[in-house]
Amino acid sequence: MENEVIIALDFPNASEANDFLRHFHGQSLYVKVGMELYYQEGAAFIQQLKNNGHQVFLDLKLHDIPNTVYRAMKVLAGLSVDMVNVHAAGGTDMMKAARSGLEEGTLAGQTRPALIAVTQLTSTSEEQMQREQLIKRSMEESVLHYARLAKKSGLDGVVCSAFEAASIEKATDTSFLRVTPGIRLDGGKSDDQKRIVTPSNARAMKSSMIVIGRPITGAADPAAAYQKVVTEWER
Ligand SMILES: O=c1ccn([C@@H]2O[C@H](COP(=O)(O)O)[C@@H](O)[C@H]2O)c(=O)[nH]1
Repeated sequence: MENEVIIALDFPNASEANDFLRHFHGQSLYVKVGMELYYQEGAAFIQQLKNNGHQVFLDLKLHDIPNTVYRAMKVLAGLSVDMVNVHAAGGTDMMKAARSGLEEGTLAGQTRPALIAVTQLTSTSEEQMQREQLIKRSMEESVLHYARLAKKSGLDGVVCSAFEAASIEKATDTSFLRVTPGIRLDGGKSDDQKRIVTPSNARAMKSSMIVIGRPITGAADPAAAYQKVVTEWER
């Protein structure tokens, strides 16, 4: 993977996303397309991003019965994106089905997209997890449990907060991805995120890739904000 800082393109349509991308003219980025933009623009926008040399994490967080996820992943594999994901809460049968679908749907001569599983959302606090999901364990135990299930199911990594990244690396291996959203520059607004970390702390805490949206997309100078994040991450 060339780029470890992933920019979340949380825009309502391609026009706004393209206005943002003009700040990075000529650069190959690693971008994340989520539900909002994908549901609005579909595969054509993914194709445009790939044609312009960007790496794409298609963040649709699939969570359904194994057969449905298998069939959906077969379709997503045909988009030749670099990474896709599911919710680990869907279970091991669902995660294995996701992987089979991706393998079968990957076009000849193309690399299978990396497949990762969301453990606990970075917008979830430990208190909320215990109260609403009735999980009477610590956040770290819950995330680690999901990471182990993902590894056992043949996935390439997980989405977690930086707080859990080191224990996941220890319980799996360095190549098992710890992709961490909830990234904020020092003193930045947390918005709806509950488990936030700066880029340099995420690196120290063993994240393998970071995902960051609003601190860059909402900045007066997005290219300068991105560069600040990359510099902190690489330090
Ligand atoms: O646990 C998760 C899983 C996914 N996300 C996504 O990452 C970005 C974060 O955006 P910010 O603006 O930097 O908060 C967003 O697209 C989420 O859907 C996450 O935050 N947490």
